[in-house]
Amino acid sequence: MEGLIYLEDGTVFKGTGFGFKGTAVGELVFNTAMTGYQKILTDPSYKGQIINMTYPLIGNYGISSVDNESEKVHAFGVVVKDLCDMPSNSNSIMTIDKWLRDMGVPGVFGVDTRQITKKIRNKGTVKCVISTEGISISEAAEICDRGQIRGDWMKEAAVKEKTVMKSLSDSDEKPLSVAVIDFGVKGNILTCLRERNCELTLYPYGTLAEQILAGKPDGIFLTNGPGDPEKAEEAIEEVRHLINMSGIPMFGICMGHQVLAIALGGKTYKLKYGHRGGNHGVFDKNTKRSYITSQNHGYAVQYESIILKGMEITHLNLNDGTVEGMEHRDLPIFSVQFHPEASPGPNDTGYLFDKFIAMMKEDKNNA
Ligand SMILES: NC(=O)CC[C@H](N)C(=O)O
Repeated sequence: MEGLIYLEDGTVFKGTGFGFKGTAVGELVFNTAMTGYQKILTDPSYKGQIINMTYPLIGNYGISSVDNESEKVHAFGVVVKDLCDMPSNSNSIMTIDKWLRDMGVPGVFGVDTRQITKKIRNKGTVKCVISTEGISISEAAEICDRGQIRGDWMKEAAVKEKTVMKSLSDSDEKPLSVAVIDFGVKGNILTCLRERNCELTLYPYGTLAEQILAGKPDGIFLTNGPGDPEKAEEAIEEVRHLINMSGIPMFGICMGHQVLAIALGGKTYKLKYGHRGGNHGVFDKNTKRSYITSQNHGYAVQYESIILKGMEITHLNLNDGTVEGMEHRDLPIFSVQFHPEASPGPNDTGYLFDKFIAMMKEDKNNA
């Protein structure tokens, strides 16, 4: 199959198509993780995006039945340098080519992914067309022109119905009950909470604060998710009510962190090309330690906008100084921009889930 990448500024990359025979429009971003392509492609936060992988060999350990972050591939396309069609891994059940064909997602290999990355670094993320069905450059230009980059994907990525998930712990203690405000959660976030003896209730996008509090949760968790946090207006409103009404512990990751910031009166902005990969250095001001973190975000919380709203900045990105975490000075509320659940990436910041558990226990004891 022919493989075509067309950028909105007219730049064309020709390679070979794999996966699904089709055409998609999305925002072209790059991910620097050296492993974890299956987890990345099934992370719902990539909905609407075409991922250019900087690691040059993709597909070499195949696709397994245990490495999914959700049930489907959310990215709209994937661009790789060398594609491996003969995976070596005892867990592998199929090649990435077959998987993407089944999942309806086009891929292109054999293009200069370094050049694409440099382009994004210089110009910022761009609108792009990926095609494996032999369309012409002028057709691609037209499709690109017509294509819309949406910001409200979180409304579609969240669960459609209230969903309860049992604790996975064999502890004798009664599980903590956590209300999960869903924006398109990664599976391993849920596992990290369930393994720490939490019973979860996932709520669809826009569920009213009253309904969530009627379930008498011990804590509220705000998930990751795709799109522009400012487009999550309904959820921001309900989170604002939850902060004012409940006083119970809250923890947010990525989109959850951004929504929390806006609900508190802060602002977010779009980064030039975002942070996506498995080795982003973050400084924790509380522990005075640096951690290597897994990241996937295109927006960030504006520093000045949030310190005036009762929040303390707890984490900073070591590459560009952007806000990576915050904590309320008086209320049991904290959040991080990076991914303590890893998947893929280092597990070094898993202690943040323990912190949330400790907060909920303390709050319960004081009640
Ligand atoms: N992983 C996420 O939750 C990403 C949040 C948001 N969509 C962003 O790109 O910044």
